[in-house]
Formats: sequence, C-alpha cells, structure tokens
Amino acid sequence: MLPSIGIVKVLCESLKKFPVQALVVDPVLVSTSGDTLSASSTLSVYRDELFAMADIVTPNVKEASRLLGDVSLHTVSDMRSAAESIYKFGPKYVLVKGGDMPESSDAIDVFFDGKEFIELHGHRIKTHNTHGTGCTLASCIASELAKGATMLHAVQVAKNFVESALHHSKDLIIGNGPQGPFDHLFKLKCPPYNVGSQPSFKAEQLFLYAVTDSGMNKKWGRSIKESVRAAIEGGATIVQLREKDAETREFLEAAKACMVICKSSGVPLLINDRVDIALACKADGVHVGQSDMSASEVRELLGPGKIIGVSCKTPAQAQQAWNDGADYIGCGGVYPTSTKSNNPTLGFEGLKTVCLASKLPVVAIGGINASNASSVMELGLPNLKGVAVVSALFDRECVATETRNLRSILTNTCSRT
Ligand SMILES: Cc1ncc(COP(=O)(O)OP(=O)(O)O)c(N)n1
Ligand SMILES: Cc1nc(C(=O)O)sc1CCOP(=O)(O)O
Ligand SMILES: [Mg+2]
Repeated sequence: MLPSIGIVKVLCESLKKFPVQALVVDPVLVSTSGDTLSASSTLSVYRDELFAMADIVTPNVKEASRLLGDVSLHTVSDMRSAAESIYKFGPKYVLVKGGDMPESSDAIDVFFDGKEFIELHGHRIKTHNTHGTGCTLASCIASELAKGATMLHAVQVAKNFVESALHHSKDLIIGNGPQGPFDHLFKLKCPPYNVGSQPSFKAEQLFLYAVTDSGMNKKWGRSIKESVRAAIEGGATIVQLREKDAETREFLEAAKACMVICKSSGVPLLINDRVDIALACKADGVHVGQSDMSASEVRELLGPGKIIGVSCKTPAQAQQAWNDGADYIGCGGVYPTSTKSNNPTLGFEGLKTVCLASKLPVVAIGGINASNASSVMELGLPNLKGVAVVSALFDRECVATETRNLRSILTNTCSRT
C-alpha cells in the first residue's frame, strides 16, 4: 500500500538504485469492500513512474477503473479494453482481476501481454473470507517469478492457489469484520487436498502414455501382455489397460501378467474404468471419465497410495478432479479420433483452456500420432506433461517400433522447447 505521492517516488528511486529481478505492482487503491486505500493524487505517479518499471500490474476492476479516470467496467470486454489501456503506461504484462465483477459462476481475470488477451477462468467461491486475496495473488506471482516461472504460468499458479485457499477457508468464522481472513496454510492441514499426490507418482511419467485397445490387439493377433511388453520396450512411460470388451476373468489374468512386466520395468500400470480389476491385480491406479465413478469415490476404494487420472474437457471438470484428489487429468480430443466414438474434439484452444485452469498435470489425448505430437508439445502449455496414444501405437504392425519413434520425436521436441 503506497498511500502518498512521496512514498511512491521513494520506492521508484530505490528500485532504480537497487533493481529487482521482477517487479509485481498490485495498485492497492480500492479494497474489495470498496474502501479507498490510496489518495487520488497518487494515481498520476503510479501511472507515469511506477507502472513503467513493472513486470506486471494487477488491478481489480475498481482499481482499473480509478486508474483510467473512473471509466465504467462491467463486462469482460470492458476488462480487455482496460488491460490494453493500462498496458500503455509501460508494464510488460497486465492482469485485470474480475473477482469483483457482478455475480456470475466464473471469476474471470484478463491477462494481456501486449499482443494476446487470455481469459483465466476460475470458480467464484461464495464466502466473506476474502480479506487479502489481492495481496496474496500478487505475492504468489512474485514468488513464482522468483522461482523462474514464465509470467503466464506464475499468474496461473497464483490464481489457483488463491482459489483453493478461498475454497478451503470459505466456512471459517474468524473476527467480526465484514470480510474474514482466509487460510494460506490450508495445504498443510486439509485432506483431501493433495491426498492423491503419490510420492511414487511423478508428472513426468505422463510423457508417453500408452493406452491399449482390445479390438486393435485382436486385429493384429496380439495378447494384451504382448502389447504392453512391446510398448514398454519402445519407451512408454506409463500404461493404461483400456479393454472395453474383455471378459472380467480373462481381463484380470491379463492385468496381473501386465503388472509383473510393468513392475519389473518401473512403469506404472493403470486400469481404465474398472476399479475392481485394479484392486484385484494391485495396479498402480485407475483412469476414470466423467460418466465413470468419481475420483473421490475411486480414492475411497483404492486408498491414498494409488494414481488416479480423470478425463476433463472443461476448466470446471479440471477443478473438480483436483478437489476430488486426482493425480492427473487426461484432456482431449485434441484431434478427431475414431478410437472413441462420439468424442468431442477440443482442438488446441480447448486443450489450452483446460491446461491453464488445471492444478494437476495434464496429458493430451485424441488423434495424436508421430506426425502431430510435436505440434501438441510445442504449444508449451502450462501443466502439459505428455501425450496419451492408442491407435498410433497399437493399431500398427510393430508396437515397439512405433513407440520408440514417438518417444524420440517427443524427446527431440521437448529438448528444443
Ligand atoms: C489418459 C486418458 N485420458 C482420457 C481417457 C478417456 O477416459 P473416459 O472419458 O472415461 O473414456 P473411456 O476411455 O473410458 O472410453 C482415457 N481413457 N485415458
Ligand atoms: C480413450 C480416449 N479418450 C479421449 C478423450 O478425448 O478423452 S480420446 C480417446 C481415444 C484416443 O485414441 P487415439 O490415440 O487412437 O486417437
Ligand atoms: Mg471411462
């Protein structure tokens, strides 16, 4: 909080003498409760001196309005215009925070880098415990930048952190003010947050995710076990048995045999949909979709030591997966696929929206093959850790060769970017 011109000027002089690695300016002018926190006379020195030194400026809508001569900001389109106008004062990035916009189910912030606008969607948490959200967000952005994150990633991590802290603190009753404080240390105290994080699960294991298909195995005259062995030989980093038509007993026998192979190679084996099979063969985890058992129910059944993946096509589903204690999300279809019928194609835009909203690592799925895998990974999306592939590995003559080829493409792409 910089309440007077003199103090802003002292700060600017000090920053010139002692430059910092990254400067996050949260122009604390108007509190969420509407109180004025800085004299109007400071506005010009903020705009003319401090903003030009900032890496990012993070006003809420009321502050953005004050900075721009009390323009009215009612829509996301108004927020975009405001971000563009504030950008002209000289910061490298602007984040206009929409948490105070009139009621909607989303809390939308607008991020602007001088060229592109990105709308960051979050859940609106209904609570009075919102005291200090802006300060927390700005501090969290600064912390992530200090750790070396890119600006967009830092903002996303910060937004996710604030949203989770609000969610966890929403029912606390502390103090008498109109706004209560929220709990920054929620992660230390509260299951189910991160209860799903496996000490043994590493997000990098999503790099090349091989998903089997019973029809393809039959077509090529291979057993499930042979397919899995070949995928691991070629360099798959995690395997899912997606055997939609298998008889239970036959599936369980195959799953047990695959477990032996996967265990000896240190590659996790997950079962698609079937928690019973996963329990019976002591698999490393389960992958479920939106019409399967929820991740929290799967967690109840599998316990804390197992990996749970959830298919998500929207930010809301990604948020739910996190709340439910999942470990990763599968997001697709990135491209059209004939492996899964009636599967909506999200394209790069849909994948980007989910990756930006996700607090969990993401694996992209749907129509991915050796010709397009690089384009997916080159998007450089936050949280995107790899690709999940069915037909490009298993609807082929030699699974090991195809897997090896895709692995080398992914490795080359990721070493370049
Ligand atoms: C890694 C990965 N991502 C998504 C899916 C799809 O799961 P779901 O939506 O439950 O559809 P089915 O695979 O059950 O048909 C997946 N299996 N794996
Ligand atoms: C199982 C599955 N889930 C998808 C999703 O979008 O959630 S797409 C898909 C099938 C992916 O197969 P292929 O690699 O052959 O396109
Ligand atoms: Mg499913």
